[in-house]
Amino acid sequence: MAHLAWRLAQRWCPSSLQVISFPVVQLHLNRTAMRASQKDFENAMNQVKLLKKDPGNEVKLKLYSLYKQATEGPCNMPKPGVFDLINKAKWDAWNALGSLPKETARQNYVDLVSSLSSSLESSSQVEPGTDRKSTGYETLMVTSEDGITKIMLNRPTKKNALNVEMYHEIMHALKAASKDDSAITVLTGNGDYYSSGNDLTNFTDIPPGGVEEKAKNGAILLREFVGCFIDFPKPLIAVVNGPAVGISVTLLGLFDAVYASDRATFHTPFSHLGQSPEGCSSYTFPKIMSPAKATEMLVFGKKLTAGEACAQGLVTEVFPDSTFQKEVWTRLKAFAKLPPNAMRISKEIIRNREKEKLHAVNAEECSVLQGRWLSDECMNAVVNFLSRKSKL
Ligand SMILES: CCCCC/C=C/CC(=O)SCCNC(=O)CCNC(=O)[C@H](O)C(C)(C)COP(=O)(O)OP(=O)(O)OC[C@H]1O[C@@H](n2cnc3c(N)ncnc32)[C@H](O)[C@@H]1OP(=O)(O)O
Repeated sequence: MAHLAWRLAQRWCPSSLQVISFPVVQLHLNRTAMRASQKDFENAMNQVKLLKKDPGNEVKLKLYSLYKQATEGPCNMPKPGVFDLINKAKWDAWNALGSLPKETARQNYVDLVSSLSSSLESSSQVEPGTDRKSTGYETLMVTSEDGITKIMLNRPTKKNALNVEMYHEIMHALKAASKDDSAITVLTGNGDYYSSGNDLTNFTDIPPGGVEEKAKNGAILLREFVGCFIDFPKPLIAVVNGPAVGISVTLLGLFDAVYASDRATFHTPFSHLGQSPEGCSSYTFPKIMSPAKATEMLVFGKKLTAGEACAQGLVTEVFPDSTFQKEVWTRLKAFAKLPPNAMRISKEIIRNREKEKLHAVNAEECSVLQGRWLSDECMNAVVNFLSRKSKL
C-alpha cells in the first residue's frame, strides 16, 4: 500500500511529498474525543507540523488512521471506489484499525509522533554527517541513523547507574524505537562503564507509606521495565563498552546479540547486596550457561571477564577495546541494511514461544525482590555503600 501511495504521489502531485499531507492529520480535530491525554495529543499534533523531513507515505497513512480513530472512532466512511486510489489507501489504513479504542489510538499517535521526533529531528539543528539526536531525555542520548536507533545510557559520572528517571526514560525510548523506522536498536553506555546497575540511592527516597510502599513501587517499576525488554519486537543489541553490574548484566539474556569490549566485565553481586536475581536471569542464565555457571554468577557473585562471558554464551563476541567501536558499528550498520520485516519476523519466531514464560519469571523475580529490599541484609548493604564503607 505504501508503495502504491508513493507511486501515485510521484505521478499526480506537483510536490510529491504532499500526497498525504500533514494538515490532513491536523485539521479534523474532534474536541469531544479528547479526554485524559488531550494535552499530549495536541502537543503531538503540533510536533507533526514541526517535522522538517518527510516521514514517508506509510508513516503518514499510520498517522492519518490513528488520528481518525482517536477522534472519530472506527472507520465510518463509505469505501471509496476502486479507482480513487489515494482515498482508498487512507480508508484501508483507517479501516484496518478495526475497533481499536479511541484512547489507545490517541496514545499510539502520541508514541508514533514521539518516535518520529527522535528519528527525524529537525535537520537544521544537525551538522551534516552527524547523528540525529533526540531531545527531552535527561539520562539518555538517543540517536537514529543508518537504520539504527542507539539508546546510550548517559550518566557517565555515576557510571551509568540506573536511577528511577532512567528506568522510565529507557522504557520510553524502547517504546519509541519499537515503532520508529529503524531496523535494529542498540543499547550502550557513555563513558568508561556500560552501567553500574541499579542506582543505590533509589533506595533512599522513602515515600509517606514507608519502606513497604517503596519496595512495592520498586517491584511494579521493575516488572514493567523488564517487560519492555521481553516484548521488544526488533533485534535488540547490547554494545557493552565497559564494566557491567547488576541489572545491566541480567538483562543481557533478553538481548538478541551482545558485543563486548575486552575491557568489559560482568558482575551480579546479588548475595553481597542481600538481593536476588532479576531481569529474568534466574531463567535465562541457567539456559544460556548451565545451572552451575549461573549459580557462580547469580548466587556467589563471580565476576566474569568478557572472554569468560563469551565462552559461557552470555556475550556473542569480544573485540579489542582499541577497535571496539569501529568494528562493532561497521557490523551493525551492515545488519541494519537487511530487510527489517524479515528480521522482525525471525526474531518473533525465535523468541515468541518463550514470552509467556519470561513474563511469569519476571513477575516472580520482582515479587521475591520486593521482600529482599525489606531485609536487613539488603538495607545494610545499601547503607554501607552510601556511607562509603563498601564498594564492589
Ligand atoms: C526500580 C528498582 C529496580 C531495582 C533493580 C535491581 C537491580 C540490582 C542491581 O543492579 S545490583 C547492582 C547495584 N550496583 C552496585 O552495587 C554498584 C555500586 N557501585 C560501586 O561499587 C562502584 O561505584 C563501582 C565499582 C561501580 C565503580 O567504582 P569506582 O571507584 O570506579 O567509581 P566510584 O565508586 O567513585 O563511582 C563514581 C560515582 O558514581 C556513583 N555510583 C556508581 N555506581 C553507583 C550505583 N550503582 N548507585 C549509586 N551511585 C553509584 C558513586 O557513588 C560515585 O559518585 P560520587 O562521585 O558522587 O561519589
